[in-house]
Amino acid sequence: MADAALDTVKEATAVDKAQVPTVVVDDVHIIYKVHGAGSGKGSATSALSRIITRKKAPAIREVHAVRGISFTAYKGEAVGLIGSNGSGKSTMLAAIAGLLPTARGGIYTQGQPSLLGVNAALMNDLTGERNVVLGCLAMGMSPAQVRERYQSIVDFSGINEKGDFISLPMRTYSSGMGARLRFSIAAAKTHDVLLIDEALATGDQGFQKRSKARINELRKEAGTVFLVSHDNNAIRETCERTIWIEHGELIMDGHTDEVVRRYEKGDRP
Ligand SMILES: Nc1ncnc2c1ncn2[C@@H]1O[C@H](COP(=O)(O)OP(=O)(O)OP(=O)(O)O)[C@@H](O)[C@H]1O
Repeated sequence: MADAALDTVKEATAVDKAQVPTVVVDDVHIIYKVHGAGSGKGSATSALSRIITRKKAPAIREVHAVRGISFTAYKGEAVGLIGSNGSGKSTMLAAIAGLLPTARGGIYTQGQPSLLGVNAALMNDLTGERNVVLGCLAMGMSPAQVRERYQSIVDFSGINEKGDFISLPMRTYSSGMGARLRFSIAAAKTHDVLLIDEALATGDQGFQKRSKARINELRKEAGTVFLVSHDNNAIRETCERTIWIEHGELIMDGHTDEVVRRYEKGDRP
């Protein structure tokens, strides 16, 4: 762990010994590199034609999505991430999950972070049933644990409320049904750090209520929960702490009520 990050951990521990840091984000910068952005030509044929004609490759453009963000999250916390479209919330979450490299700075996590996005990988051609089994095995459950939890996952998802949909391929599900199943699979396991990207917004009211309750349970059971959402009420009900990001920079980090109130008013500190 880098010295600066270790100092942050020590400082945090000194402030309150009961608080265990689970995620330390230390002056993080994330830059996407977009190839072929100059000409709009990025195909294999255009690459071949460039080799033959010895023309230069089109420019690479950079998008500086996260610009020097730092914070520490603790065990048992649910942290909301808010900000306007394109402000860098999903990028920040993917970086905490270890899916994106940092251009500068570092991210240190205790335990394994799991990213639960609406695009979390399940297989569309397989039935819901097969996806539950594969998803649970992929999260490290034993076959016996999968058998034991299978029914509660299906019940939680509510997929079978209107008929036997769990035995149909996932491609036949509505986007909300798919998102519900993804959430239900991921929420069946206790996570060290659970990262949720807009997953709550996709279900109907009944499911949203159940998922909020489950997030609260997950918080109590173990680690830290991060929630990215444009639904400020979901953030208010689920998170006691909120981080406001704009243009890749941290605008405010504090009590949810105060941060969301100022975000709604556009009242930047
Ligand atoms: N794969 C990518 N390649 C290049 N640029 C990207 C990529 N993904 C995101 N970006 C850019 O990074 C910036 C931050 O995007 P990000 O998706 O993190 O924002 P967000 O706050 O989650 O937005 P939203 O609320 O709309 O979901 C935007 O300018 C976006 O265009």
